[in-house]
Amino acid sequence: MFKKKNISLAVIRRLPRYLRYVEDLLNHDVMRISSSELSQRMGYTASQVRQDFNNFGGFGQQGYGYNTQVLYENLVKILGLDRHFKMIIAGVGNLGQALANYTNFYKKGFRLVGLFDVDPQKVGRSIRNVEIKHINKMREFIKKNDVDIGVLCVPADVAQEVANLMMEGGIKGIWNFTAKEIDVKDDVVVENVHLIDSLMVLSYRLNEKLIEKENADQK
Ligand SMILES: NC(=O)c1ccc[n+]([C@@H]2O[C@H](COP(=O)([O-])OP(=O)(O)OC[C@H]3O[C@@H](n4cnc5c(N)ncnc54)[C@H](O)[C@@H]3O)[C@@H](O)[C@H]2O)c1
Repeated sequence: MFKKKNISLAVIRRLPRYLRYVEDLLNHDVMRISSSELSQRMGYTASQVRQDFNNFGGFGQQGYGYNTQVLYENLVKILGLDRHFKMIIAGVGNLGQALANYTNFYKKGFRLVGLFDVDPQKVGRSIRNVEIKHINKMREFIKKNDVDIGVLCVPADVAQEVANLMMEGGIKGIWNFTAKEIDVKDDVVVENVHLIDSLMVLSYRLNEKLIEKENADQK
C-alpha cells in the first residue's frame, strides 16, 4: 500500500506530531490544508513536509494541498494504529500504575490486556479491570493471548531477565522505560523512553536563554 523503503527514524519520529496536528484540524472542521500552511503551523519547511509524506507515496494534490481526513487515515495506517495492538505491563509500581491508568493509549488502539509484578501486595489487585498477575504467569499469558507489546517498568537490575521472559512468550515489541539497554532477538523491536532526556533538552534551552539574558545584562 505504501512505498516501503528505508525511512529514517527522524521522519518516523515526526509522524505522531503530524497525526496530532491533523487530528486537531479535523476536530476544528478544517477539511483541507496546503503543505505551506501545514508546514508554517508546525514550524517545518513546506519541502520538508512534502518530502516526509513522499516517503509514503505522498497524499497531496498539486494546487489542492491535503485533504485532512485522507491525511489522517493514511497517518493512522502508516503508524500501524489501525491494528489494535495488545499490550502488557511488567512492573506495576509508580510508573506502571500511571501508564495502566492512562486511557489515551486505549483511544489510540493499544489495548492493555495484562499486568504483572512480583509483589504479593499487588498481585490479585486490578487496575481498570485488568488483574495484576504474578510475573511467573507472564510467559504463558503472552503466548496464549498473542500479546504484541511488553512495557518494561521494572527496576533496571531485573530488566533483561523480564525482557527475556517477554521474548520467550513471543512478544514482538518492547517499550523499555528502564535505564538498562536490553539485548533483544533480531525480530523484536525495542523503543527506549527516557523522560529525563526531554527534561535535559528543556534544561539546555533554558540555560541558553539565561546565558543570553546574563550577557545582555552585563552590556
Ligand atoms: N524512562 C523514564 O523516563 C522513567 C521514568 C520513571 C521511572 N523509570 C524507570 O521505570 C522503572 C520503574 O520505576 P518506578 O518508579 O515505577 O519503580 P517502582 O519501584 O515504583 O516499581 C517497580 C515495580 O516493579 C516490580 N518488580 C520488581 N522486580 C520485578 C520482577 N522481577 N518482575 C516484575 N515486577 C517486578 C516491583 O514490585 C514494583 O512494583 C525503573 O526502572 C525506573 O528507573 C523510567
